[in-house]
Amino acid sequence: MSDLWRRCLERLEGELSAEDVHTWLMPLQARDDTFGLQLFAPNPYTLDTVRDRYLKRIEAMLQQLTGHDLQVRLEVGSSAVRMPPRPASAVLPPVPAPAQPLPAPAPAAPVAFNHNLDPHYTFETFVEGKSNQLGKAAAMQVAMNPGRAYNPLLLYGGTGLGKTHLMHAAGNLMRERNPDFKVLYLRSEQFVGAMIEALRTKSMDEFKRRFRSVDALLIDDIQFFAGKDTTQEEFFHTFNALFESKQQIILTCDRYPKEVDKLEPRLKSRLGWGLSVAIEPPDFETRAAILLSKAHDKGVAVSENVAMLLAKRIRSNVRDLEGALNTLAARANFYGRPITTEFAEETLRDLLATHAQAVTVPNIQKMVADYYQVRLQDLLSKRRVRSLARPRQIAMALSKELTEHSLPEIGEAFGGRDHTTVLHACRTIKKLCETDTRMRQDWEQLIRILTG
Ligand SMILES: Nc1ncnc2c1ncn2[C@@H]1O[C@H](COP(=O)(O)OP(=O)(O)OP(=O)(O)O)[C@@H](O)[C@H]1O
Repeated sequence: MSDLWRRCLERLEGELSAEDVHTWLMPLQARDDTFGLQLFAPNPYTLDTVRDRYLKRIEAMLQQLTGHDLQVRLEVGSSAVRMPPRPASAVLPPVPAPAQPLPAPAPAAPVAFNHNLDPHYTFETFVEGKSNQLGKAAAMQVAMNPGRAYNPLLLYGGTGLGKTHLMHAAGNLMRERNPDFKVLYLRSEQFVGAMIEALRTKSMDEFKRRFRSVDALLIDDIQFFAGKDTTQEEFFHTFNALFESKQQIILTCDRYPKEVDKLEPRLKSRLGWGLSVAIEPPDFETRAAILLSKAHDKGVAVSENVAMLLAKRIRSNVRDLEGALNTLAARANFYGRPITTEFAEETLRDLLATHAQAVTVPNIQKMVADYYQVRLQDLLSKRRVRSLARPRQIAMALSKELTEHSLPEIGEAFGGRDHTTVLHACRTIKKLCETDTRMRQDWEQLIRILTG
Protein backbone atom coordinates (compact mmCIF):
# COMPACT_ATOMS: atom_id res chain seq x y z
CA MET A 1 0.00 0.00 0.00
CA SER A 2 1.17 3.55 -0.66
CA ASP A 3 2.77 4.87 2.50
CA LEU A 4 1.05 8.21 2.07
CA TRP A 5 -2.36 6.56 1.79
CA ARG A 6 -1.66 4.43 4.88
CA ARG A 7 -0.91 7.57 6.89
CA CYS A 8 -3.92 9.33 5.47
CA LEU A 9 -6.17 6.39 6.38
CA GLU A 10 -4.81 6.28 9.92
CA ARG A 11 -5.68 9.92 10.38
CA LEU A 12 -9.10 9.56 8.80
CA GLU A 13 -9.88 6.66 11.13
CA GLY A 14 -9.71 9.20 13.92
CA GLU A 15 -12.20 11.48 12.17
CA LEU A 16 -14.76 9.24 10.56
CA SER A 17 -16.92 6.46 11.92
CA ALA A 18 -15.43 2.97 11.86
CA GLU A 19 -18.31 1.86 9.64
CA ASP A 20 -17.59 4.54 7.05
CA VAL A 21 -13.89 3.77 7.00
CA HIS A 22 -14.45 0.02 6.68
CA THR A 23 -17.19 0.26 4.11
CA TRP A 24 -15.78 2.89 1.82
CA LEU A 25 -12.12 3.65 2.45
CA MET A 26 -10.53 0.35 3.41
CA PRO A 27 -11.49 -1.32 0.11
CA LEU A 28 -9.57 1.32 -1.84
CA GLN A 29 -6.15 0.49 -3.19
CA ALA A 30 -3.65 3.24 -3.66
CA ARG A 31 -0.69 4.09 -5.78
CA ASP A 32 1.41 7.24 -5.64
CA ASP A 33 1.73 9.04 -8.93
CA THR A 34 3.64 12.07 -10.13
CA PHE A 35 0.91 14.52 -9.27
CA GLY A 36 -0.54 12.95 -6.16
CA LEU A 37 -2.36 9.80 -5.36
CA GLN A 38 -4.28 7.38 -7.45
CA LEU A 39 -7.05 5.49 -5.68
CA PHE A 40 -8.67 2.40 -7.09
CA ALA A 41 -12.20 1.52 -6.06
CA PRO A 42 -13.46 -2.06 -6.36
CA ASN A 43 -16.68 -0.99 -8.11
CA PRO A 44 -18.49 2.08 -9.45
CA TYR A 45 -20.73 2.36 -6.35
CA THR A 46 -17.73 2.71 -4.09
CA LEU A 47 -16.10 5.11 -6.48
CA ASP A 48 -19.13 7.40 -6.63
CA THR A 49 -19.62 7.33 -2.88
CA VAL A 50 -15.97 8.08 -2.17
CA ARG A 51 -16.01 10.89 -4.69
CA ASP A 52 -19.21 12.43 -3.38
CA ARG A 53 -18.63 12.00 0.33
CA TYR A 54 -14.97 11.63 1.19
CA LEU A 55 -12.85 13.09 -1.54
CA LYS A 56 -12.67 16.60 -0.15
CA ARG A 57 -11.76 15.15 3.24
CA ILE A 58 -9.05 12.96 1.74
CA GLU A 59 -7.59 15.88 -0.17
CA ALA A 60 -7.59 18.06 2.94
CA MET A 61 -5.86 15.32 4.88
CA LEU A 62 -3.21 14.89 2.21
CA GLN A 63 -2.70 18.63 2.30
CA GLN A 64 -2.17 18.43 6.05
CA LEU A 65 0.23 15.52 5.76
CA THR A 66 2.37 16.84 2.94
CA GLY A 67 1.82 20.58 2.89
CA HIS A 68 0.92 20.32 -0.81
CA ASP A 69 -2.29 20.34 -2.79
CA LEU A 70 -2.02 16.86 -4.18
CA GLN A 71 -4.39 15.62 -6.81
CA VAL A 72 -6.35 12.51 -6.09
CA ARG A 73 -7.45 10.46 -9.06
CA LEU A 74 -10.20 7.93 -8.61
CA GLU A 75 -10.72 4.97 -10.86
CA VAL A 76 -12.39 1.62 -10.77
CA GLY A 77 -9.73 -1.07 -10.75
CA SER A 78 -6.81 -2.26 -8.73
CA SER A 79 -3.40 -0.79 -8.07
CA ALA A 80 -1.81 -3.97 -9.39
CA VAL A 81 -3.61 -4.23 -12.71
CA ARG A 82 -4.60 -1.16 -14.74
CA MET A 83 -8.23 -1.33 -15.78
CA PRO A 84 -9.33 0.52 -18.89
CA PRO A 85 -10.17 4.09 -17.88
CA ARG A 86 -13.79 4.83 -17.08
CA PRO A 87 -15.34 7.77 -18.86
CA ALA A 88 -15.17 11.26 -17.47
CA SER A 89 -18.34 10.78 -15.45
CA ALA A 90 -16.65 8.52 -12.97
CA VAL A 91 -13.18 9.92 -12.56
CA LEU A 92 -11.85 13.13 -11.23
CA PRO A 93 -10.52 15.58 -13.75
CA PRO A 94 -7.37 13.75 -14.64
CA VAL A 95 -3.94 15.23 -14.21
CA PRO A 96 -2.14 16.34 -17.36
CA ALA A 97 -1.12 13.29 -19.16
CA PRO A 98 2.68 12.95 -19.15
CA ALA A 99 2.17 10.71 -16.15
CA GLN A 100 -0.29 8.67 -18.11
CA PRO A 101 0.79 8.42 -21.72
CA LEU A 102 -1.57 6.89 -24.18
CA PRO A 103 -1.06 3.32 -25.18
CA ALA A 104 1.30 2.92 -28.10
CA PRO A 105 -0.46 3.29 -31.42
CA ALA A 106 -1.34 0.02 -33.06
CA PRO A 107 -2.70 0.74 -36.50
CA ALA A 108 -2.44 -2.89 -37.46
CA ALA A 109 -5.13 -3.76 -34.95
CA PRO A 110 -8.00 -1.35 -35.58
CA VAL A 111 -9.73 -2.30 -32.37
CA ALA A 112 -7.04 -0.46 -30.42
CA PHE A 113 -8.71 2.73 -31.55
CA ASN A 114 -12.01 1.82 -30.05
CA HIS A 115 -11.17 0.29 -26.70
CA ASN A 116 -11.86 3.55 -24.95
CA LEU A 117 -15.52 3.84 -25.93
CA ASP A 118 -17.78 3.00 -23.03
CA PRO A 119 -20.20 0.33 -24.27
CA HIS A 120 -22.84 1.45 -21.77
CA TYR A 121 -23.08 4.90 -23.26
CA THR A 122 -25.46 4.26 -26.12
CA PHE A 123 -28.47 6.04 -27.60
CA GLU A 124 -30.66 3.34 -26.07
CA THR A 125 -29.51 4.20 -22.56
CA PHE A 126 -29.80 7.94 -23.18
CA VAL A 127 -33.09 9.42 -21.99
CA GLU A 128 -34.40 12.07 -24.32
CA GLY A 129 -36.02 15.27 -23.11
CA LYS A 130 -36.48 18.80 -24.34
CA SER A 131 -33.08 19.75 -22.96
CA ASN A 132 -31.08 17.28 -25.04
CA GLN A 133 -33.34 16.37 -27.96
CA LEU A 134 -31.41 18.33 -30.51
CA GLY A 135 -28.06 17.07 -29.28
CA LYS A 136 -29.22 13.48 -29.46
CA ALA A 137 -30.66 13.91 -32.95
CA ALA A 138 -27.47 15.56 -34.18
CA ALA A 139 -25.24 12.88 -32.65
CA MET A 140 -27.37 10.18 -34.28
CA GLN A 141 -27.22 11.90 -37.64
CA VAL A 142 -23.46 12.09 -37.39
CA ALA A 143 -23.19 8.44 -36.42
CA MET A 144 -25.31 7.44 -39.42
CA ASN A 145 -23.40 9.65 -41.87
CA PRO A 146 -19.95 10.20 -40.39
CA GLY A 147 -17.96 12.95 -42.04
CA ARG A 148 -20.97 14.01 -44.06
CA ALA A 149 -23.78 15.17 -41.78
CA TYR A 150 -22.24 17.80 -39.54
CA ASN A 151 -18.52 18.22 -39.24
CA PRO A 152 -17.46 19.00 -36.63
CA LEU A 153 -20.31 18.26 -34.27
CA LEU A 154 -19.82 20.25 -31.13
CA LEU A 155 -21.88 19.54 -28.03
CA TYR A 156 -21.63 22.16 -25.34
CA GLY A 157 -23.17 22.80 -21.95
CA GLY A 158 -22.66 22.47 -18.22
CA THR A 159 -21.04 19.61 -16.43
CA GLY A 160 -22.73 16.24 -16.00
CA LEU A 161 -25.48 16.80 -18.57
CA GLY A 162 -24.71 13.94 -20.92
CA LYS A 163 -22.29 15.34 -23.49
CA THR A 164 -19.77 12.55 -23.00
CA HIS A 165 -22.56 10.00 -23.04
CA LEU A 166 -23.82 11.25 -26.41
CA MET A 167 -20.33 11.36 -27.84
CA HIS A 168 -19.70 7.74 -26.89
CA ALA A 169 -23.14 6.78 -28.16
CA ALA A 170 -22.27 8.23 -31.56
CA GLY A 171 -18.93 6.38 -31.55
CA ASN A 172 -20.58 3.13 -30.52
CA LEU A 173 -23.21 3.42 -33.23
CA MET A 174 -20.58 4.10 -35.88
CA ARG A 175 -18.80 0.95 -34.78
CA GLU A 176 -22.00 -1.04 -34.69
CA ARG A 177 -22.79 -0.05 -38.25
CA ASN A 178 -19.25 -0.64 -39.40
CA PRO A 179 -17.02 -2.69 -37.10
CA ASP A 180 -13.92 -1.64 -39.03
CA PHE A 181 -14.56 2.01 -38.35
CA LYS A 182 -11.70 3.50 -36.37
CA VAL A 183 -13.05 5.70 -33.60
CA LEU A 184 -10.68 7.40 -31.21
CA TYR A 185 -12.10 8.95 -28.06
CA LEU A 186 -9.91 11.10 -25.86
CA ARG A 187 -10.33 13.58 -23.09
CA SER A 188 -8.59 16.76 -24.11
CA GLU A 189 -5.99 16.29 -21.37
CA GLN A 190 -5.06 12.99 -22.99
CA PHE A 191 -4.56 14.75 -26.31
CA VAL A 192 -2.31 17.26 -24.57
CA GLY A 193 -0.47 14.44 -22.79
CA ALA A 194 0.02 12.44 -25.96
CA MET A 195 1.39 15.50 -27.67
CA ILE A 196 3.81 16.32 -24.86
CA GLU A 197 4.97 12.73 -24.86
CA ALA A 198 5.46 12.83 -28.61
CA LEU A 199 7.47 16.04 -28.32
CA ARG A 200 9.54 14.53 -25.53
CA THR A 201 10.28 11.36 -27.45
CA LYS A 202 10.66 13.21 -30.76
CA SER A 203 7.90 11.17 -32.31
CA MET A 204 5.67 13.91 -33.61
CA ASP A 205 5.37 12.24 -36.99
CA GLU A 206 3.96 9.19 -35.33
CA PHE A 207 1.61 11.37 -33.30
CA LYS A 208 0.32 13.10 -36.42
CA ARG A 209 -0.05 9.86 -38.30
CA ARG A 210 -1.91 8.28 -35.45
CA PHE A 211 -4.46 11.04 -35.04
CA ARG A 212 -4.95 11.52 -38.70
CA SER A 213 -5.50 7.87 -39.49
CA VAL A 214 -8.77 7.57 -37.58
CA ASP A 215 -12.21 7.66 -39.16
CA ALA A 216 -13.66 9.61 -36.28
CA LEU A 217 -11.90 11.64 -33.63
CA LEU A 218 -13.86 12.37 -30.46
CA ILE A 219 -12.34 14.88 -28.04
CA ASP A 220 -14.03 15.65 -24.76
CA ASP A 221 -13.91 18.96 -22.88
CA ILE A 222 -11.90 21.05 -25.31
CA GLN A 223 -12.10 24.03 -22.97
CA PHE A 224 -8.92 22.55 -21.48
CA PHE A 225 -7.09 23.57 -24.64
CA ALA A 226 -7.46 27.19 -23.56
CA GLY A 227 -4.12 28.89 -23.07
CA LYS A 228 -2.16 25.89 -24.38
CA ASP A 229 -0.83 27.37 -27.57
CA THR A 230 1.23 24.48 -28.88
CA THR A 231 -1.64 22.09 -28.32
CA GLN A 232 -4.03 24.38 -30.12
CA GLU A 233 -1.63 24.68 -33.00
CA GLU A 234 -1.33 20.92 -33.31
CA PHE A 235 -5.02 20.36 -32.85
CA PHE A 236 -5.71 22.96 -35.51
CA HIS A 237 -3.61 21.01 -38.01
CA THR A 238 -5.14 17.71 -36.99
CA PHE A 239 -8.57 19.27 -37.37
CA ASN A 240 -7.80 20.56 -40.85
CA ALA A 241 -6.39 17.25 -42.01
CA LEU A 242 -9.40 15.31 -40.73
CA PHE A 243 -11.88 17.83 -42.01
CA GLU A 244 -10.42 17.93 -45.47
CA SER A 245 -10.56 14.19 -45.86
CA LYS A 246 -14.11 14.07 -44.44
CA GLN A 247 -13.21 12.21 -41.30
CA GLN A 248 -15.67 12.92 -38.53
CA ILE A 249 -14.81 15.16 -35.61
CA ILE A 250 -16.97 15.32 -32.49
CA LEU A 251 -16.08 17.67 -29.67
CA THR A 252 -17.54 18.72 -26.37
CA CYS A 253 -17.00 21.91 -24.43
CA ASP A 254 -18.37 23.20 -21.15
CA ARG A 255 -19.61 26.38 -22.82
CA TYR A 256 -20.09 27.89 -26.24
CA PRO A 257 -16.52 27.85 -27.61
CA LYS A 258 -16.66 31.47 -28.71
CA GLU A 259 -16.90 32.26 -25.00
CA VAL A 260 -13.81 30.27 -24.05
CA ASP A 261 -11.03 32.71 -23.27
CA LYS A 262 -7.60 32.00 -24.66
CA LEU A 263 -8.81 29.81 -27.46
CA GLU A 264 -7.31 30.95 -30.74
CA PRO A 265 -9.76 32.83 -32.99
CA ARG A 266 -8.95 30.66 -36.01
CA LEU A 267 -9.73 27.55 -33.96
CA LYS A 268 -12.97 29.06 -32.70
CA SER A 269 -13.92 29.82 -36.23
CA ARG A 270 -13.21 26.22 -37.35
CA LEU A 271 -15.31 24.89 -34.51
CA GLY A 272 -18.25 26.82 -35.89
CA TRP A 273 -18.01 25.22 -39.33
CA GLY A 274 -20.24 22.29 -38.49
CA LEU A 275 -23.03 22.20 -35.97
CA SER A 276 -22.88 23.40 -32.38
CA VAL A 277 -25.66 22.19 -30.13
CA ALA A 278 -26.34 23.19 -26.54
CA ILE A 279 -27.17 20.49 -24.01
CA GLU A 280 -29.32 22.07 -21.33
CA PRO A 281 -30.04 20.90 -17.80
CA PRO A 282 -32.95 18.45 -17.89
CA ASP A 283 -36.37 19.39 -16.57
CA PHE A 284 -38.09 17.59 -13.73
CA GLU A 285 -39.79 14.90 -15.84
CA THR A 286 -36.58 14.09 -17.70
CA ARG A 287 -34.63 13.92 -14.43
CA ALA A 288 -37.13 11.44 -13.02
CA ALA A 289 -37.10 9.38 -16.23
CA ILE A 290 -33.28 9.30 -16.24
CA LEU A 291 -33.25 8.09 -12.65
CA LEU A 292 -35.70 5.31 -13.34
CA SER A 293 -33.75 4.28 -16.40
CA LYS A 294 -30.42 4.28 -14.53
CA ALA A 295 -31.96 2.32 -11.68
CA HIS A 296 -33.30 -0.22 -14.13
CA ASP A 297 -29.90 -0.56 -15.84
CA LYS A 298 -28.19 -1.11 -12.52
CA GLY A 299 -30.83 -3.57 -11.37
CA VAL A 300 -31.80 -1.35 -8.44
CA ALA A 301 -35.46 -1.39 -7.41
CA VAL A 302 -36.57 2.24 -7.21
CA SER A 303 -40.19 3.33 -7.20
CA GLU A 304 -41.54 6.31 -9.10
CA ASN A 305 -42.05 8.10 -5.81
CA VAL A 306 -38.39 7.80 -4.92
CA ALA A 307 -37.38 8.91 -8.41
CA MET A 308 -39.66 11.91 -8.12
CA LEU A 309 -38.29 12.80 -4.71
CA LEU A 310 -34.71 12.83 -5.99
CA ALA A 311 -35.60 14.56 -9.25
CA LYS A 312 -37.42 17.29 -7.39
CA ARG A 313 -34.65 17.93 -4.92
CA ILE A 314 -31.53 17.43 -7.04
CA ARG A 315 -31.64 19.77 -10.01
CA SER A 316 -27.97 20.49 -10.57
CA ASN A 317 -27.07 17.83 -13.10
CA VAL A 318 -27.49 14.19 -14.03
CA ARG A 319 -24.19 13.15 -12.51
CA ASP A 320 -25.32 14.33 -9.09
CA LEU A 321 -28.59 12.49 -9.53
CA GLU A 322 -26.75 9.35 -10.43
CA GLY A 323 -24.42 9.81 -7.47
CA ALA A 324 -27.43 9.97 -5.17
CA LEU A 325 -28.87 6.83 -6.71
CA ASN A 326 -25.57 4.99 -6.28
CA THR A 327 -25.32 6.02 -2.66
CA LEU A 328 -28.87 4.85 -2.06
CA ALA A 329 -28.25 1.54 -3.76
CA ALA A 330 -25.03 0.92 -1.85
CA ARG A 331 -26.67 1.76 1.47
CA ALA A 332 -29.75 -0.35 0.77
CA ASN A 333 -27.49 -3.21 -0.16
CA PHE A 334 -25.38 -2.79 2.95
CA TYR A 335 -28.35 -2.72 5.31
CA GLY A 336 -30.45 -5.15 3.30
CA ARG A 337 -33.33 -2.67 3.13
CA PRO A 338 -35.70 -1.73 0.32
CA ILE A 339 -35.43 1.77 -1.12
CA THR A 340 -38.55 3.51 0.14
CA THR A 341 -39.02 7.28 0.18
CA GLU A 342 -38.39 7.23 3.95
CA PHE A 343 -35.16 5.30 3.43
CA ALA A 344 -34.13 7.76 0.71
CA GLU A 345 -34.93 10.80 2.88
CA GLU A 346 -33.01 9.30 5.78
CA THR A 347 -29.99 8.12 3.79
CA LEU A 348 -29.62 11.25 1.72
CA ARG A 349 -30.59 13.71 4.42
CA ASP A 350 -27.33 15.68 4.25
CA LEU A 351 -27.13 15.59 0.51
CA LEU A 352 -30.73 16.71 0.02
CA ALA A 353 -30.27 19.42 2.63
CA THR A 354 -27.27 20.80 0.74
CA HIS A 355 -29.29 20.88 -2.44
CA ALA A 356 -32.28 22.46 -0.70
CA GLN A 357 -30.34 24.93 1.40
CA ALA A 358 -29.43 27.41 -1.24
CA VAL A 359 -32.80 27.51 -2.88
CA THR A 360 -34.62 30.20 -0.95
CA VAL A 361 -35.56 33.61 -2.28
CA PRO A 362 -33.08 35.47 -0.02
CA ASN A 363 -30.30 33.13 -1.10
CA ILE A 364 -31.15 33.64 -4.73
CA GLN A 365 -31.14 37.41 -4.25
CA LYS A 366 -27.80 37.30 -2.51
CA MET A 367 -26.26 34.98 -5.08
CA VAL A 368 -27.47 37.08 -8.01
CA ALA A 369 -26.21 40.27 -6.36
CA ASP A 370 -22.79 38.64 -5.86
CA TYR A 371 -22.76 37.26 -9.37
CA TYR A 372 -23.47 40.62 -11.00
CA GLN A 373 -21.47 42.56 -8.45
CA VAL A 374 -24.32 44.78 -7.35
CA ARG A 375 -25.35 45.59 -3.80
CA LEU A 376 -28.19 43.53 -2.39
CA GLN A 377 -30.05 46.62 -1.23
CA ASP A 378 -29.84 48.06 -4.76
CA LEU A 379 -31.14 44.81 -6.23
CA LEU A 380 -34.17 45.05 -3.95
CA SER A 381 -34.64 48.78 -4.46
CA LYS A 382 -36.99 50.48 -6.93
CA ARG A 383 -34.15 51.87 -9.02
CA ARG A 384 -34.65 51.09 -12.68
CA VAL A 385 -31.17 51.51 -14.18
CA ARG A 386 -30.42 48.65 -16.52
CA SER A 387 -27.42 47.42 -14.52
CA LEU A 388 -29.87 46.66 -11.71
CA ALA A 389 -33.05 45.93 -13.60
CA ARG A 390 -31.72 42.90 -15.49
CA PRO A 391 -30.14 41.15 -12.48
CA ARG A 392 -33.36 41.85 -10.58
CA GLN A 393 -35.41 40.20 -13.31
CA ILE A 394 -33.06 37.23 -13.31
CA ALA A 395 -33.37 36.89 -9.55
CA MET A 396 -37.16 36.99 -9.85
CA ALA A 397 -37.20 34.41 -12.62
CA LEU A 398 -34.84 32.17 -10.66
CA SER A 399 -37.08 32.47 -7.62
CA LYS A 400 -40.01 31.28 -9.70
CA GLU A 401 -38.00 28.48 -11.24
CA LEU A 402 -36.31 27.18 -8.13
CA THR A 403 -38.76 27.76 -5.28
CA GLU A 404 -42.38 26.93 -4.68
CA HIS A 405 -43.31 30.56 -4.00
CA SER A 406 -46.18 32.19 -5.88
CA LEU A 407 -45.74 35.28 -8.08
CA PRO A 408 -47.26 37.61 -5.43
CA GLU A 409 -44.98 36.16 -2.74
CA ILE A 410 -41.95 36.69 -4.94
CA GLY A 411 -43.08 40.23 -5.74
CA GLU A 412 -43.39 40.88 -2.04
CA ALA A 413 -39.87 39.59 -1.40
CA PHE A 414 -38.53 42.02 -4.00
CA GLY A 415 -39.50 45.18 -2.20
CA GLY A 416 -43.27 44.79 -2.53
CA ARG A 417 -43.64 44.60 -6.29
CA ASP A 418 -46.76 43.56 -8.12
CA HIS A 419 -47.10 39.94 -9.32
CA THR A 420 -47.36 41.16 -12.94
CA THR A 421 -43.86 42.58 -12.65
CA VAL A 422 -42.57 39.17 -11.65
CA LEU A 423 -44.46 37.51 -14.48
CA HIS A 424 -43.01 40.01 -16.94
CA ALA A 425 -39.51 39.30 -15.57
CA CYS A 426 -39.97 35.54 -16.00
CA ARG A 427 -41.14 35.95 -19.60
CA THR A 428 -38.38 38.40 -20.49
CA ILE A 429 -35.66 36.17 -19.10
CA LYS A 430 -37.07 33.09 -20.77
CA LYS A 431 -37.09 34.84 -24.12
CA LEU A 432 -33.59 36.20 -23.62
CA CYS A 433 -32.30 32.73 -22.75
CA GLU A 434 -33.54 31.54 -26.12
CA THR A 435 -31.84 34.28 -28.11
CA ASP A 436 -28.84 35.42 -26.13
CA THR A 437 -26.02 32.96 -25.46
CA ARG A 438 -24.46 35.01 -22.71
CA MET A 439 -27.79 35.28 -20.94
CA ARG A 440 -28.39 31.56 -21.19
CA GLN A 441 -24.95 30.81 -19.82
CA ASP A 442 -25.46 33.16 -16.90
CA TRP A 443 -28.80 31.54 -16.21
CA GLU A 444 -27.41 28.01 -16.28
CA GLN A 445 -24.40 28.98 -14.25
CA LEU A 446 -26.60 30.56 -11.58
CA ILE A 447 -28.82 27.49 -11.47
CA ARG A 448 -25.75 25.35 -11.06
CA ILE A 449 -24.37 27.50 -8.26
CA LEU A 450 -27.67 27.57 -6.48
CA THR A 451 -28.55 23.92 -6.82
CA GLY A 452 -25.14 22.29 -7.07
N1 LIG B 1 -30.25 12.08 -20.84
C1 LIG B 1 -29.53 11.18 -20.18
N2 LIG B 1 -29.91 9.89 -20.13
C2 LIG B 1 -29.21 8.98 -19.45
N3 LIG B 1 -28.07 9.27 -18.76
C3 LIG B 1 -27.65 10.53 -18.78
C4 LIG B 1 -28.34 11.55 -19.48
N4 LIG B 1 -27.69 12.72 -19.30
C5 LIG B 1 -26.63 12.44 -18.54
N5 LIG B 1 -26.61 11.13 -18.22
C6 LIG B 1 -25.63 10.44 -17.37
O1 LIG B 1 -25.07 11.38 -16.49
C7 LIG B 1 -23.69 11.11 -16.26
C8 LIG B 1 -22.89 12.32 -16.62
O2 LIG B 1 -22.98 12.54 -18.02
P1 LIG B 1 -21.72 12.91 -18.93
O3 LIG B 1 -20.45 12.38 -18.34
O4 LIG B 1 -22.03 12.53 -20.32
O5 LIG B 1 -21.76 14.49 -18.74
P2 LIG B 1 -20.93 15.63 -19.46
O6 LIG B 1 -21.93 16.60 -19.96
O7 LIG B 1 -19.97 15.05 -20.45
O8 LIG B 1 -20.16 16.28 -18.25
P3 LIG B 1 -18.63 16.86 -18.18
O9 LIG B 1 -18.65 18.13 -18.99
O10 LIG B 1 -18.44 17.12 -16.73
O11 LIG B 1 -17.72 15.84 -18.75
C9 LIG B 1 -23.35 9.91 -17.12
O12 LIG B 1 -23.38 8.74 -16.33
C10 LIG B 1 -24.47 9.86 -18.15
O13 LIG B 1 -24.76 8.54 -18.55
